[in-house]
Amino acid sequence: MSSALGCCLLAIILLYPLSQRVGLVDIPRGRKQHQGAVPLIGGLSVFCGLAVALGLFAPSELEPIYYLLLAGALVILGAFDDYLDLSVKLRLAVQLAIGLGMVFALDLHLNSLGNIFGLGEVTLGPLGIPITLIAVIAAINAFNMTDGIDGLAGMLSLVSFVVIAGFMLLWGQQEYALLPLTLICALLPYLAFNLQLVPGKKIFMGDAGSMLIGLSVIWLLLIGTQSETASFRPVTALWLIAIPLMDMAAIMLRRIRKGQSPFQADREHLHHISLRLGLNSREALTLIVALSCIFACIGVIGEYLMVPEPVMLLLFAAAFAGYILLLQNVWRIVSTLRRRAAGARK
Ligand SMILES: CC(=O)N[C@H]1[C@@H](OP(=O)(O)OP(=O)(O)OC/C=C(\C)CC/C=C(\C)CC/C=C(/C)CC/C=C(\C)CC/C=C(/C)CC/C=C(/C)CC/C=C(/C)CC/C=C(\C)CC/C=C(\C)CC/C=C(\C)CCC=C(C)C)O[C@H](CO)[C@@H](O)[C@@H]1O
Ligand SMILES: O=c1ccn([C@@H]2O[C@H](COP(=O)(O)O)[C@@H](O)[C@H]2O)c(=O)[nH]1
Repeated sequence: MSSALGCCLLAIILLYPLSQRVGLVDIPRGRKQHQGAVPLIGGLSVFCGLAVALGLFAPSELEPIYYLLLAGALVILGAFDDYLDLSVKLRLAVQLAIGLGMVFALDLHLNSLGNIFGLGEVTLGPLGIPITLIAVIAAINAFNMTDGIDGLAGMLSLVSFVVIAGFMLLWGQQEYALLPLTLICALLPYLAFNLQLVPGKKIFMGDAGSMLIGLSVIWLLLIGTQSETASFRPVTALWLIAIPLMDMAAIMLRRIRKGQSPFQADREHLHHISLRLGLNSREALTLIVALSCIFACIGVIGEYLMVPEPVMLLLFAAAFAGYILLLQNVWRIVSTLRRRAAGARK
């Protein structure tokens, strides 16, 4: 694991000057409202850390080669997208091919949703394959959409990886825990630069990085819930990625309702709304990561206390409905609160 951290750090140091020379930088324009040209090397560096650590040290039963090949293909796609802005169709086609690779090369797919409706175990049969492909594409893009303010995609995935590692270590999947632990170690140097704990050398993960973490999260959720030795229940997976999942589903619904394409980029995600509410980037990061920790804790408590799966699903659906209502009425709520605060001051 220390090799993941060391190699990611080394890759950042080596790629930083190179990225500026070849123009792999994010230049502010339109909805990109950061300062200066920022190197898009976070994803490439995290992948270097993973490749060295898993390639050299992962036991063969973890089949690291398949993960590294599929994740590597996605990182290459992301790097080209960061450089050239690829079409949505091409991106979705490659993501679909990667999902097919997971299903057919590794037999890693959704088969059981657990006793999610309280009527016995729901098995998906042949439907499991298309649903897995949708879940893979959903997870990859959900994390991609969170990458809009410093630290957010990195911290949200860190929350998921920490909880998944905990489940695996505590509940019978110790041999798999190396994967989330390595991801955590590879993310730390990236976060230090992204959050400017290393002054003057800010980097972004780019689409290469955000898609890599989306793929890694769904990979681990499938291992954690669908293997013979599963360490947590499928419904708990929803709580571990609640914020990216809800933000993506809610924004797609809002775009469709407004008659727009659900794939059209904008500045209406939770982090953008938080900024418009007057929070600065760090405050928005803290608020959203805190929310994500609360959702993850609900998942952990539900798992620990073995709260029945239909209850956990209903609670998740209620949280999602609450999230949509809150976002729909956020300006009304804020202006009422501001009016009351002004009235109280008079
Ligand atoms: C476009 C955009 O927004 N851009 C952003 C972005 O800009 P950037 O520049 O980076 O990117 P681009 O603009 O260039 O655009 C890139 C985009 C594209 C290439 C295309 C865009 C693609 C999408 C929008 C993807 C969407 C495609 C889909 C196929 C997703 C649709 C599906 C869903 C929303 C539903 C979810 C699907 C599931 C199958 C559910 C489970 C999913 C998982 C991932 C769970 C994982 C695994 C398990 C083991 C769990 C098992 C599952 C269960 C137990 C649950 C079973 C479910 C049920 C029984 C049903 C009941 C469910 C409920 C009650 C809950 C339902 C609630 C929810 C789903 C929430 O970034 C910029 C910066 O931010 C930004 O500006 C820009 O706008
Ligand atoms: O760590 C980060 C990551 C991203 N941003 C800002 O968000 C946009 C996202 O760009 P996409 O091309 O839509 O992915 C990026 O240009 C930055 O302006 C950030 O500030 N910090």
